[in-house]
Amino acid sequence: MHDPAERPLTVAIDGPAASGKGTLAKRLAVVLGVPHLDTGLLYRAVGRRVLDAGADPADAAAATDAAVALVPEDLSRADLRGPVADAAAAKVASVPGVRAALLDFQRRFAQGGAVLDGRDIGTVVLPDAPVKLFVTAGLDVRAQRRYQELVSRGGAVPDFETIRAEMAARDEADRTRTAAPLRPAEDAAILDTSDLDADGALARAEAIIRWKLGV
Ligand SMILES: Nc1ncnc2c1ncn2[C@@H]1O[C@H](COP(=O)(O)OP(=O)(O)OP(=O)(O)O)[C@@H](O)[C@H]1O
Ligand SMILES: Nc1ccn([C@@H]2O[C@H](COP(=O)(O)O)[C@@H](O)[C@H]2O)c(=O)n1
Repeated sequence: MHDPAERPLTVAIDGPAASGKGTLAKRLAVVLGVPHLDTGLLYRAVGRRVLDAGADPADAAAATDAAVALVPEDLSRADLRGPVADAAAAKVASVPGVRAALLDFQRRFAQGGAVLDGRDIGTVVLPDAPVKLFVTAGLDVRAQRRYQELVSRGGAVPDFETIRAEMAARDEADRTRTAAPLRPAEDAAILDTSDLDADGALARAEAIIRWKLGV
């Protein structure tokens, strides 16, 4: 669909938790022949660093220090998923110093073309990206996906209602924070995956990209 040797393509993907943006971003990156960055991992790793230091992820100074000290190896930690990491990530993400510390890395990653997914990619990180997608789905659908994901991983799984409530709370915090709140960029295409499987979402995204690029 796109020849990366001709022109590196940058795709900005945002959306709420478990909307399928990460799955889509990973697959689109393969199709487009560009690298993928799951920017949520950055916030998760910062949250973990703060917890390791015995501090509160809502403590702006501790969170900013952790973001400044972040190293690539932090992104490979095995404990970046799950309810504790979810909550810590959302707390550090509301700290402006944390967001500022992570901005350069994300922009440099995207320089030669890339797919980035997160909450503020189209609005703040890559406002000039030629393709912006806002991936969404109903809360029940998203909570059900996350529940199934946790069950298939094995181990202790919170009940569906707990997952749904925690997801709703995290979405609300992400939408209402002052620093880079979750919202679609004005020029983003909205992709609702409630009734689409991963293949359907990829096909719809490819169609949007063709239309945006006029190819
Ligand atoms: N279109 C889809 N239909 C059904 N399930 C999907 C779809 N896309 C992704 N999934 C599944 O839903 C779960 C959440 O998807 P994914 O991790 O891509 O979401 P996300 O938006 O990146 O979430 P988060 O922001 O919490 O990391 C995964 O188990 C994934 O396999
Ligand atoms: N660009 C981003 C990406 C993530 N966040 C915050 O991190 C939390 C975890 O993100 P996941 O995508 O891994 O679920 C998320 O709830 C946000 O608080 C962000 O602010 N900006």
